[in-house]
Amino acid sequence: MLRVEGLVVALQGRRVLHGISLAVAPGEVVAIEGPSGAGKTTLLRAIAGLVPAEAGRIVAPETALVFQQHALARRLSARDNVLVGALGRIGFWRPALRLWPVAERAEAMACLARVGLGALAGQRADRLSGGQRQRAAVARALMQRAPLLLADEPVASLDPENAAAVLALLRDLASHGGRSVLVALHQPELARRYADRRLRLEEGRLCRR
Ligand SMILES: Nc1ncnc2c1ncn2[C@@H]1O[C@H](COP(=O)(O)OP(=O)(O)OP(=O)(O)O)[C@@H](O)[C@H]1O
Repeated sequence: MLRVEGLVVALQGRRVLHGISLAVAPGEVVAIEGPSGAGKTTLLRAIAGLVPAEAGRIVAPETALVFQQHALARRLSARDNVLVGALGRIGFWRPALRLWPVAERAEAMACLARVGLGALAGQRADRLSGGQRQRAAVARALMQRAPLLLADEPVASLDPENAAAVLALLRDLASHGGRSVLVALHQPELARRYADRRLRLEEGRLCRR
């Protein structure tokens, strides 16, 4: 369960979020819509602990982020990129020596299969298509085993078919994986189709729809 109460965030001395309150239950997909500059990215970053809050309270379980620019290591294979999601629990020295535990390797393959990339596990990230990269980023988030997934415009650069595939995947992770999903989306038709609830952010404030 994610709970945000009265969140205020300032960036370089200017308030960009003015008292945001929201909750996302396990199994639920909540979309945040709003014009460019409304504060969607800042809200997700604050929930992830990447931006400090000036006031308010955030109660969040362990969190995985799917970034706007999927942020994969270009020279690593899809599988190794997904394994990076496990670094938090297995530490850095074994991967540095390329000694990934067998169980983690198997889990990475399962995560890739879950996003439909099982056959491309050995492909370098910079040789994947945009849609495949975004799905690899979701697989890496899965590998983190976090109950909360935050996705910032995860389909902004994708064609309609790939966009639908990625959102269907996030939907499934909520419905069948019990995760809470909070996703910033520009396209209202996609939000209608894949989200349980839609919130609208304007100039750093949530508006009633
Ligand atoms: N690093 C920063 N320093 C100062 N101000 C910033 C910084 N990042 C963003 N802002 C400002 O904060 C406000 C919210 O930006 P944010 O990126 O959260 O909006 P957004 O809704 O995600 O926009 P978009 O849809 O274009 O991604 C904007 O006015 C922006 O100019």
